[in-house]
Amino acid sequence: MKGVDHLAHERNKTEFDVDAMKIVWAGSRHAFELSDRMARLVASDPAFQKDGRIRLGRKELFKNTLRKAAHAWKRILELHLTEEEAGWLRNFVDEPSFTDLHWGMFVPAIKGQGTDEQQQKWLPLAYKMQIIGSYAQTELGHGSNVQGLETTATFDPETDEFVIHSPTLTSSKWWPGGLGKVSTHAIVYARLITNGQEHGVHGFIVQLRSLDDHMPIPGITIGDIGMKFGNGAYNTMDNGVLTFDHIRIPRNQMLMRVLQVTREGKCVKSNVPRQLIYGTMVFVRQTIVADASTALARAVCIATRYSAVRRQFGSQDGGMETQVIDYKTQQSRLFPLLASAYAFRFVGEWLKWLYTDVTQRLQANDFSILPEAHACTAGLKSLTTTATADAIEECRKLCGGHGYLCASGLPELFAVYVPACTYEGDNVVLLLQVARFLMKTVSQLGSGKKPVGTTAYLGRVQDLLQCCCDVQTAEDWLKPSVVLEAFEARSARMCVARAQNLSKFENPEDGFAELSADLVEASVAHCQLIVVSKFIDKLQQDIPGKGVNRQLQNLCYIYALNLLHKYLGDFLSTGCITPKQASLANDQLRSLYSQIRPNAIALVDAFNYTDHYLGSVLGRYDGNVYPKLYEEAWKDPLNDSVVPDGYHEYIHPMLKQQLRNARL
Ligand SMILES: CCCCCCCCCCCCCCCCCCCCCCC/C=C/C(=O)SCCNC(=O)CCNC(=O)[C@H](O)C(C)(C)COP(=O)(O)OP(=O)(O)OC[C@H]1O[C@@H](n2cnc3c(N)ncnc32)[C@H](O)[C@@H]1OP(=O)(O)O
Ligand SMILES: Cc1cc2nc3c(=O)[nH]c(=O)nc-3n(C[C@H](O)[C@H](O)[C@H](O)COP(=O)(O)OP(=O)(O)OC[C@H]3O[C@@H](n4cnc5c(N)ncnc54)[C@H](O)[C@@H]3O)c2cc1C
Repeated sequence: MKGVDHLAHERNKTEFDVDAMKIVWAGSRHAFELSDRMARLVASDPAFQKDGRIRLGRKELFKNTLRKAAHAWKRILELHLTEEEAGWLRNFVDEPSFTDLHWGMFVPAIKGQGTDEQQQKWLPLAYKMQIIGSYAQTELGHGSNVQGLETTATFDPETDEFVIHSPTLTSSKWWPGGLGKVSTHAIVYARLITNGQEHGVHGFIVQLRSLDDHMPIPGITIGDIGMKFGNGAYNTMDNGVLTFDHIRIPRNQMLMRVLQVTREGKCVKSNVPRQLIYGTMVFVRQTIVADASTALARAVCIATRYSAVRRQFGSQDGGMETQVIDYKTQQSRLFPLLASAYAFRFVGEWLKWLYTDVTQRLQANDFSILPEAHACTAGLKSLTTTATADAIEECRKLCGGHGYLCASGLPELFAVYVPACTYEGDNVVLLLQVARFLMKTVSQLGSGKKPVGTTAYLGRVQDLLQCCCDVQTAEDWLKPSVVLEAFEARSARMCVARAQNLSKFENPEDGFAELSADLVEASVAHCQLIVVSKFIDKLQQDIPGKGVNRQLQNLCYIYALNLLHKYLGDFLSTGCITPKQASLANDQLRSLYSQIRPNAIALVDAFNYTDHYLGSVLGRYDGNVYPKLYEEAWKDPLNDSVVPDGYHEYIHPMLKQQLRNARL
């Protein structure tokens, strides 16, 4: 049987309506149609082809990205694409570029932190790309600790200007995307100083380059920070270094929604909380969660299709060998990742809803939900990006040796994805923020303050501390209430245990530092509970399509029971389940793998990824892996000549040398 026939055969086994699942995956029929249209538009445009990208040198690679960005912008204008359509287009072009920072951080920062006047002035320029913006927060010496930034913005009342200055080497801005070679402007985060007093870190709109000849404004030193991990990958982005030597900007270029500086240099606080200065990061963290499911689905799609094509062992009589997807070990590694892709999709959808809700409340001056929004975006960003980066690497291994070839698409996907664990907040630093939120919530339980939202279960902590799981058969693990209670009990017990340990310290900050590794574990448990509960919520919705709900149920239980198996120590040590019940969960998990198996190919087809987007010979829709892999090998520049460059200088003399030695 050929690879092509394998996948056709697999598709015949499908037990559910794939087209209906495509709509569930996309979020709505509208989103499906729109994303499908944009995917095809990009795939059919030769200007967006990606073949050979990994072989380009840095300069060529970067120029190629500039060309694609200009072409994308031209198409966006020609076709009058909406913001939503342009977002999908950017996704399928699949090349990090300065435009991400312009649209993803520069524009949102002005929207979130600028006054109405500032928005009116700057947004039209940014929307038309008459200026190109970056987000310059991180410095050479300070990234996670935003309050530790060193760049200064000192108000000069004589001229009604701020003087932006980099006082030390470590205060050099370092990392901002788009800054190195493209941006004309940036939101620069700096310590505000007026009348000799410091007022914390704020954002300032600073022009960096001339709009006529692109030369840096005098007093500004600017460039790229150098090659990053992997070929191609994130090297399409010009992450930059920037220093200021007493650069002057008008007073009205400080983003003043949170704090105003008057003509006299007086600081006037608005009713908006200081944390809104961090609002752009909350927005981007939310988008990163949705992107995690996209990247994970891509790796899983490649590994699943290839696992159905690849055969090893098991042929007794010269017949066909076993498809590797039929090995239980392959299933136990692959199917939880498939389930995670769906789980992250739904939690991403929910987080988008939460973010929209928070934005509306903020506009109505209701800031009560801000801590919850911060904890959810920080925690879920951390959980989903860590899991996705690990999963891409696991998918590479699931594809054996061929997974290590760039033609599999997995090395580049890993290289481009893995910094998501660091940017927009290091994942451990973010989990510590969640831990603070959880410990605060637990400490307030005694005062009668009822926890709400994702921590509402902590309001039932007494019950959860005592509850005993009543699973008696493997099938009992297929009840949403049973799974939810197990996850709630585990998380509640871990939080309470950490809070009790913290209370033993005289100084809570000392305790927090000492117990931080344990606290991070509690945060992970809490975030996993959120993902499980949002997946269960999804199952309660009326989902049309033959067999679709059944598949989602199977995936949901695979996601939850695999976590239970992986983190068994937590569940057993907090006493919410017994070893016997854990063993039953594992039995159920194996049964679920068997049920998913005939549907696996259709479940990845439901992602609706084009071959262009997947960029993988192993993950081709038609399964025609071997002929295409063979073809691909011959495209390598090393195969341009039969005898390689360097033969006459190095190989030939060596061979002759050996010959002489042999004669001696
Ligand atoms: C070629 C292709 C072309 C295509 C072209 C197409 C064009 C068109 C396209 C159109 C569509 C585009 C779509 C755009 C897509 C967007 C994609 C985006 C991609 C993004 C790329 C990423 C690049 C990376 C950027 C960055 O990394 S920016 C820098 C990020 N930095 C960080 O994250 C730093 C981390 N540190 C912190 O966040 C904080 O300092 C901290 C959380 C660690 C807190 O520190 P600290 O303890 O010091 O706390 P504070 O004293 O400051 O504050 C304490 C209290 O405040 C609360 N808190 C903290 N943070 C927040 C918050 N964010 N919100 C609310 N509250 C917050 C704390 O909890 C404390 O509260 P308490 O006092 O009650 O305890
Ligand atoms: C590809 C990429 C793109 C980026 N784009 C931008 C951009 O556009 N604009 C921008 O401003 N920045 C950008 N950044 C910077 C990014 O936001 C920071 O790198 C990130 O916030 C992490 O900060 P750091 O590098 O200072 O790490 P560090 O904080 O130095 O982390 C180093 C180690 O210390 C640990 N650590 C730090 N603090 C604590 C703590 N309190 N407790 C326990 N452990 C701790 C971390 O877990 C980590 O293991 C980008 C980074 C990358 C990699």
